Amino acid sequence: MALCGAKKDGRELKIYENTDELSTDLADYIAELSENSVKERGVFAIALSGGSLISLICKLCEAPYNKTVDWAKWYIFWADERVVAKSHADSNYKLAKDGILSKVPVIPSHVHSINDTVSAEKAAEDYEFVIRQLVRTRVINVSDICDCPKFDLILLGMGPDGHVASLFPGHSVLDEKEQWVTFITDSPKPPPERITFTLPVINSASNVAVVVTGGSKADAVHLVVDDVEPDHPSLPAKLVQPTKGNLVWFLDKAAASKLDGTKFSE
Ligand SMILES: O=C(O)[C@H](O)[C@@H](O)[C@H](O)[C@H](O)COP(=O)(O)O
Repeated sequence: MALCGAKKDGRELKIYENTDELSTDLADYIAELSENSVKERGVFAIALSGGSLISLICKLCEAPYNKTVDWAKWYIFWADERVVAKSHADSNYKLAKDGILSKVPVIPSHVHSINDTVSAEKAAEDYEFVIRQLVRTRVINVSDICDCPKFDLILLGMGPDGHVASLFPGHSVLDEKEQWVTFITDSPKPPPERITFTLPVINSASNVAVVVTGGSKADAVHLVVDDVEPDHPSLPAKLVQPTKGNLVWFLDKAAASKLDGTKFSE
């Protein structure tokens, strides 16, 4: 159970004693969104990130979720991907495949990983093309205020520098308004070449969850959530503000330790 479930500037904050409690609730949250989306639209379009997020959603492979989730209705995407071979240790696809996707009955053709045989620029272009086709057939819903895809859920991690997906502080791709998927070749976090959803796509989702654990992220969590130094160039995580969707931050106690006035009471 969350120690605290405060709402702040449109963000719901869920803070947990430890990562085990966080991942139990996170699995529940994802399973419930999947059920609602399958009921409403017949499918569930979810975008994953890399990093520690994957180990934090691994409970989905266990009972009851392995049996109760309607895995055949899942369509899986990546909010960002490192431009390396799918078999490479740095691949977010490989991370998710080894950690989850190979353990549950998802349909292989519903797993939309990037083209790993081309340049970062071409991989981003190809990925956007795939997403456009699936928006046309409404496997991915469409935003009612712009032409952006409306993913049922986008799961993000956050780095200690406040980056989300492969949107890094001060990078020009933060200003991208037209493209849905773009690329970078200068990621400060290795490997350097990546593709990433742009902010308009992230902010058009029905649900966005930012999952952050560990004391090394506590400063960034404080800067973003407590809205410190509003005139300071924005941290990417602060720019995650779904226009009409829901935003939930899942934090463990260590990541939440520098938040202003957080009372840890159940
Ligand atoms: O591919 C990536 O590198 C990511 O998608 C990235 O945005 C990640 O989610 C954060 O860097 C947090 O990673 P950790 O949770 O491992 O710190």
